[in-house]
Amino acid sequence: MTGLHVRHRKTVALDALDLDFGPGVHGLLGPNGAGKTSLIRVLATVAEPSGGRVEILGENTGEQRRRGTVRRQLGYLPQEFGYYPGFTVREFVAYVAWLKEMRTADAPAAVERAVGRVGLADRIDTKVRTLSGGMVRRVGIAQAIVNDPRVLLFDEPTAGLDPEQRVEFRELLRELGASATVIVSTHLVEDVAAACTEVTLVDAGRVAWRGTPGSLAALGESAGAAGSAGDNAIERGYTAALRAHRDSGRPQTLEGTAR
Ligand SMILES: Nc1ncnc2c1ncn2[C@@H]1O[C@H](COP(=O)(O)OP(=O)(O)OP(=O)(O)O)[C@@H](O)[C@H]1O
Repeated sequence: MTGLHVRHRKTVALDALDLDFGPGVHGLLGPNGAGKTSLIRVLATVAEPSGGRVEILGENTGEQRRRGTVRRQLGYLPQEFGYYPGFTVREFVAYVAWLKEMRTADAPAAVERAVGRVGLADRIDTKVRTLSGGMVRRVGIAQAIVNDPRVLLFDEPTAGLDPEQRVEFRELLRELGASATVIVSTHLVEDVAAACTEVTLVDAGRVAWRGTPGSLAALGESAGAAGSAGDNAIERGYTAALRAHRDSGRPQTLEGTAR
C-alpha cells in the first residue's frame, strides 16, 4: 500500500501509510486506537480508504472488479465476528466456502479439513449458538482458512482462546505462513514471539517500528538498562520503540532505518 489514508469522521486512523507484506506471519502490534483494525479492514476490502492505493496479489483494490478476484483468495477473521447462530459449524463454514465461490465438488472436503485444523471435528454438526466463546472463535478461524487463502487477515484471533488453544493456534499460524501472507493483530507479545516472522508496530496511524521479533527483543534487552517497562524483552522492546517513535516523530527500526 502507498499513501494509505483512513479517516473516521474527524479522526485520522491511518496517516499516509506505505507498507508491504510478503509471505510469512506478520504481527501487527500497537496501543488501543493505533489503527490496526482500520488497516485490516481496508486490506480485507470491507472498508474503503479515504486516500492512497492498495494492491493485493497484484490487483488494485480500488477497482470493484478487482476486489472480487482478491476476495476469493482472501481469508478474514474480524474482531467482532458475526455468524448465523442456527447454523451448524459445517453449515456455516460451507456457507463461507460458497461465498468465496469455491468449486461445489471441493467444498465439503475443504470444510471438514478447515474444521479439523481448528480442533472442532467432533463438533462439526453442532449448532454454533451452543458453543463456548472460544469455540466460536475457532469456527471464525475455520471459515477464514476454508478456501486455502493466499492472504489471511486475523484481527485479535487469540482473544477468548484458552492457553492450550492459543499454543495450537500459533502452530497453525506458522503452518499457514509457510505459503500464505498472514497478517495478525494482537495484544499478546507471546503470540508475536512464538508465531511471527515480522512485527509492524503501529502508533497513532503510523508505522512506529518494523523488524523481526528477535530484533524487538534485542531492542528490549538494550532498553532494559534504560528502564523501559515490561515483563520480558519483547514488551520492553515494544515500549522502547513506541517511546523512540513518539520522541522523534519518525519511524524507527533497530538498524535505525524504516523500510
Ligand atoms: N467507526 C468509527 N467511527 C469513528 N472513529 C473510529 C471508528 N472506527 C475507529 N475509529 C477511530 O479510529 C482510530 C483507530 O481505530 P482502530 O479500531 O483502527 O484501532 P486499533 O489499533 O484496532 O485499536 P484496538 O487495539 O483498540 O482494537 C481510533 O482513534 C478510533 O477511535
